Amino acid sequence: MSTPHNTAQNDEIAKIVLMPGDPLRAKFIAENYLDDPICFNTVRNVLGYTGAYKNKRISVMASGMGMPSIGIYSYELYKFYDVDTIIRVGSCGGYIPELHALDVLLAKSCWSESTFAKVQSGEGSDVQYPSPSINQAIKDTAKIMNIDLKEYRLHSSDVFYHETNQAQDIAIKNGCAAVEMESFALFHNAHVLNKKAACICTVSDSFVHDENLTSKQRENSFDTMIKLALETTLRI
Ligand SMILES: O=P(O)(O)O[C@H]1O[C@H](CO)[C@@H](O)[C@H]1O
Ligand SMILES: O=c1cc[nH]c(=O)[nH]1
Repeated sequence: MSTPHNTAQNDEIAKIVLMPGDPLRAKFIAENYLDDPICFNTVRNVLGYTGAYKNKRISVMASGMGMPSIGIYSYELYKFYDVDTIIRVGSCGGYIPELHALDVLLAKSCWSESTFAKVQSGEGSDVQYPSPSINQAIKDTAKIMNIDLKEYRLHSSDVFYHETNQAQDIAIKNGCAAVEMESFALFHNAHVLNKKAACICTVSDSFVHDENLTSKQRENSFDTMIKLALETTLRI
């Protein structure tokens, strides 16, 4: 089978998919961490690969940026390719002073002003949650690996560039420590399709400190998060 956005055949995608926003981060993960990666999708340059990590079959596919984009790719993976679990491996901007570049965060929930959930299913909640069993596996794995994994609520925003601080202030009032643009839609799709999802993010920049990773660093410097996600797949 194929979809308008994915040319993979059914058996070409593993049950667990790591999903960065950046297609070149997907390529980097496949080429540097998986054995025998095979590219299953190049449509729109949203690259997807399947290979093996320590003999476990794993796929990695980009989501593109924003909720409409991850909404499409995650829905197709769950619904048409029978994927069980998607772990987003993203970047995020730190709102709070405790967060610094390259810190690794686990989303314990995400808040959004987005209408994605309401429009997709009629469900109006502005907070979406990851799968508890996947979060627990990520936390257990981080402990074994001695990774200082920070757990926070994320802001999933529809907007990257703002004219005012209003959206950031509202997100902070709603308990968000950092901002990214996809986990709300991913968690919602997993929920309505009875599948599993989690989101790990590496801090790429700060709204408080003068810290800002380059595009290349956002592509290839997230080793701790990638290894954490891959080691977690061995436990689920
Ligand atoms: O680095 P990725 O995973 O794309 O994540 C973040 O980076 C993009 C914005 O630069 C958005 O997709 C945001 O969620
Ligand atoms: O500031 C940032 C950094 C990464 N992703 C975002 O959405 N915002």
